[in-house]
This record gives sequence, structure tokens and C-alpha cells, in this order.
Amino acid sequence: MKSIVVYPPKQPVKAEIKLVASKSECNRALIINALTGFQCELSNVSEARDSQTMMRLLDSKDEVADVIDAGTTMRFLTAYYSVTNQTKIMTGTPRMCERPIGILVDALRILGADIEYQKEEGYPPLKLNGFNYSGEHKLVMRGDVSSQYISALLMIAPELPSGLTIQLEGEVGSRPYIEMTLNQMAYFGIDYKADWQANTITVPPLKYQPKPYAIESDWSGASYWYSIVALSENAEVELLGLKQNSLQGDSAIVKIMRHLGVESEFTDRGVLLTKIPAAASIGWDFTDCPDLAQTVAVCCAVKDIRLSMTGIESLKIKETDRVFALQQELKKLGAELTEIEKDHLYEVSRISNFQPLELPSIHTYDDHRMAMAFAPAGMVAPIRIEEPGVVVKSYPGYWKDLSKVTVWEEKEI
Ligand SMILES: O=C(O)C1=C[C@@H](OP(=O)(O)O)[C@@H](O)[C@H](O)C1
Ligand SMILES: C=C(OP(=O)(O)O)C(=O)O
Repeated sequence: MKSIVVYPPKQPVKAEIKLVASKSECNRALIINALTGFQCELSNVSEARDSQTMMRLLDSKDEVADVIDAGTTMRFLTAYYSVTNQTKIMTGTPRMCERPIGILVDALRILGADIEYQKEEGYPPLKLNGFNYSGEHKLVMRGDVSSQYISALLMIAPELPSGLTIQLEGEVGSRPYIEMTLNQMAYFGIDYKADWQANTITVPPLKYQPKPYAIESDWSGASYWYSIVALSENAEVELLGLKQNSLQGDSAIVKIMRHLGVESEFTDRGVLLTKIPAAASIGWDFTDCPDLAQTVAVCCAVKDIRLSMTGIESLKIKETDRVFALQQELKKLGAELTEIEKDHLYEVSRISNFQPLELPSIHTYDDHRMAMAFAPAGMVAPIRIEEPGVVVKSYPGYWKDLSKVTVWEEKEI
């Protein structure tokens, strides 16, 4: 098995990092572009495999669309291929075929999509047999499982003859991702109405206006750099291509990391990270920013900051069961993730010092965020990351960028 061992830096951490572009913003821009008949000029297109897969599949005439492990690609394309009346088989990795899609399929069927499950009800692989508009223009659906179903439907909504109203039920998770979708739709000329008191969104039937669009750098990718700064003795890092008024909810990392010892100063090129004193404990609700949970959990575990976490239920249906994965791997750093209140409140705390006698070897569970969240612990003591290639899903240049601040070596185990 391949692995990378990360060693603590011998000198102060000082770097300028040109971050990868956001795969979330990019995948939305790619779908909207497709709906304009590919007339937009997109710049800073993401190198993330999830976005490269989206581009490949939008361009492909093959019947089988294999999304690999890209959740947004699976959900957004299922809606796009349906409304554009394409016959496709949607599939992905074994894990993708364990990630639920029933809520989206039910909604698309109500609108007129003919979709069959090829194996298990509610899960990929799917067979899409085309679209025959039912005339329905109002959907009531759960908002507490994955926001990606909602974004997928919103993006195709202007194409429907009567537009679409979506009424969301339950506590809406990952809401900033829904807002990102709506903001990008508005940029391309769609005049929507969102009432967050009533959890109702209405999109009129309209044509997307083709325009140039520049994709912002990835705030989820930025979070690992915040953790690197938080865990280094001496550090100053400038992250290029990030904006203060971002469409990405993971820009919440700015506020979270103030408690963990990192100050952010926005410059005309991005954001400059410097060190400040850290708090002894923090509580955070990750409902709006689930992809930050692993970064913050590992950083707190290593810094011995007691962390209370809520809003992490959706982590169980992502690239892996991230709650289980964190529980297993944090133990190797001498820390614990404990469930205090079932499916609601969790706590990260230390049980022994993080200066391990043996090299901890972190299993990554086919999850890019496990690799990228644990590697910053190497700023304090050497750490081994197994299957480091998983980072390609969202941040292919992660290891190359990391070599700008510290030493790591590849080792076969
Ligand atoms: O819409 C998006 O781009 C995403 C939404 C989130 O998923 P959920 O809505 O399933 O939480 C997030 O975890 C994922 O990485 C990207
Ligand atoms: C959950 C993620 O992605 P997706 O759901 O799009 O596979 C992620 O990138 O952390």
C-alpha cells in the first residue's frame, strides 16, 4: 500500500498557496453552462476529479455515466439528464451505490422523469429512461438528508414549463450550498424567491443567460491550511484566490479558526493567515458546513482544545461514515470522539499527549478529507497517511502544496 509520512517543519512555515478552485461552484457552473447550450466562458475550472468527471460526462455520448465517487456529479447529472430527456445509466464506486438518492428520484418522478433502480430501491445504479413533463410545479421534500438533491432540482427548475416551488421539510442541512446554487442561478439571470422562514423556494420558468464566470478558490481546501497554521509553532501563509464575500459556506472556517489560534486578513489577492492565541474549548454547529468537521476535529485533538460538535449527522452518508472514521483514527493520536447525545452532540477530547512514541498510521477510508484533515498533525509529530492519492477528489495538488512548508516522503507499506 502507498503512504506518505509527513514530518514537522524545521523552519517557520511561510508560504503563498494558489488553492485549487471549488468543485462545488465549478460543478454548478458546468451544469448551468450545459443548460445554456455550452455558451458560457468558464475560467479557473477546477482540477478536482469531481469536476473533471462532470466535464467528461457532460461531453460524453456513452450510455453509462460513471461518476466514480462524486456526490454532486451523481445528483446534479441525474436531474440534468432527466430534464434534457437523455437515456443513461448512472453509476459509481461501491460506496456511491450506498449513498442514498431516493429523495431526488422521487421528486424527479413527480415532475415526469422515468427512472428505474437497477439494484436496491433508493440507491444507484439508476436507469434514466427519459422525461415526460407531468405538469407538476410544486414539490414537498425533506431538506435534512442532503442539500445536493435540492440544488440538483433548483438548477433544472427554470427549464420546466411552469418553473418550480420547493417546500422543504425538517431542519435544512448544508443550507449555504443551496444559497450558492441560487446565487449562481441569479448570476446567470434567474430571478428566484427564497423564504427561509417558511423554507420555500420558487423558481420561475426562464432561460439562463450565457455569461463569463470565474470560479473562486476552494474554502474547504483552505481549511487544511488554517489547520497547518494553527498547528505550527511559527507560521504565516497567504492563500490566493479567496474572497471575503464568498458564495461558499465553508468560509465559516475564518470564524472557527479564530478560536483555534488563526487570524485572517483579507488582501487584494486572497487571505493572509497569522497566529493568535487559541481558546481552551469551543462548541460548533456544523449543520451549515459539514465538510469542515474533520479538519476542526483533528486540529482540536492535536492542540488539546475541547470541542463540542453538533450538526454532524450527515457525515455518516458521505465518502465514508466520517463519524466512525474519525472515531477510529483520532484514537491513534491519543484523542477520543465521543457521542454524548445520540445522533446530536459529540465531543473531541484528549486521553493522552500527542507526541506519539510510534508513528501513527492513518487509514483514509477512500475519503479525501480524512487524508487532508490528518496530514496537518504532522506539523507537531511525524504521521503516516495511508493511500494519499485519495486527495484527487477535490484537491489534486495537496501534497505538492504541502511540500512548500514541510518535508514528506512516500513509503510503500
Ligand atoms: O452541493 C455541494 O456542492 C455540496 C454539498 C454538501 O453535501 P450535503 O448537502 O450532502 O451535505 C457537501 O458536503 C459536499 O461536499 C458538496
Ligand atoms: C461530501 C463531499 O462530496 P460529495 O458529497 O460531492 O461526494 C465532500 O467533498 O466532502
